[in-house]
Amino acid sequence: MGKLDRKRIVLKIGSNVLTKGTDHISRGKIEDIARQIAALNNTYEFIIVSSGAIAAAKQFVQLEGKEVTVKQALASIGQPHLMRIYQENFRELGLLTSQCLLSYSDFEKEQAKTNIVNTINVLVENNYIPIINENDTVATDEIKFGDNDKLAALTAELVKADILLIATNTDGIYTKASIQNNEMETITSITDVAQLGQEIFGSVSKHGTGGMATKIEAATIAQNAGIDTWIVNGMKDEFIKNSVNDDVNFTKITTA
Ligand SMILES: Nc1ncnc2c1ncn2[C@@H]1O[C@H](COP(=O)(O)OP(=O)(O)O)[C@@H](O)[C@H]1O
Ligand SMILES: N[C@@H](CCC(=O)OP(=O)(O)O)C(=O)O
Repeated sequence: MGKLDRKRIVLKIGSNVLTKGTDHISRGKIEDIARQIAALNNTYEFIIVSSGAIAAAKQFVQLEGKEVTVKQALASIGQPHLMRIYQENFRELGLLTSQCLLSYSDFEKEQAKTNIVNTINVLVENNYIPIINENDTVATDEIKFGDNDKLAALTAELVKADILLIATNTDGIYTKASIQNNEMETITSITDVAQLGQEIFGSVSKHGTGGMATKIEAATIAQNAGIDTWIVNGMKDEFIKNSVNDDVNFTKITTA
């Protein structure tokens, strides 16, 4: 397969996956992601949407208070550390990385959208992997409501991705009944995204903010743009490779 035929994956990685549920960014997880991207590089091109700035900061500093402004300051402290960890681990495998900080309001302005897509395309053409996070200094949407799920979906739409792959800490979306019975059963494939809303059970995990609701919202945006969303367990090693090869249980939200 030639480079031009590669499928484009927007890969969203949340703080839970990046910390493997602990209090610090897991270099092992970032290495795992880098290894998989290096292995799949001929068939897929990757654009990453990564949370983890606040989690990275907490390794180095404790700031008083729980207000949004404190979280914004933490994100500002942690973002360069997060990018350093990505850069160090990806470089080891010959992968080049770059940083893009975006906010929702950017997706409402035609000129900004054109600038984003042009920049990302030049980066990808030159073998740089864009690593996107919300610009938490100017916007508080993700810190308050969300995980970067919706930002990832808007990015996937803008860059005409083939797949929006959301890495989380469950084997995709389970049926509500199976969670209640404690025998988790993954919904493997579904088109009716509205029906998924009824399967939400409980709220969020340790570092999470949006829970399954924001993932379903993201999948709706992606579906309307003709993009499949895969919700995959990023806590497990080789989760990208295994989902591409259909070797693990995960949820595929398909377009009609
Ligand atoms: N039907 C469901 N199937 C799986 N997880 C669900 C479901 N409903 C709610 N959840 C919750 O959503 C969480 C994942 O979202 P979140 O905590 O925001 O993590 P992330 O940081 O990966 O975005 C799960 O750990 C679980 O607590
Ligand atoms: N921009 C913030 C996002 C925080 C967030 O809640 O996202 P997530 O870890 O996806 O639930 C950060 O990088 O820490």
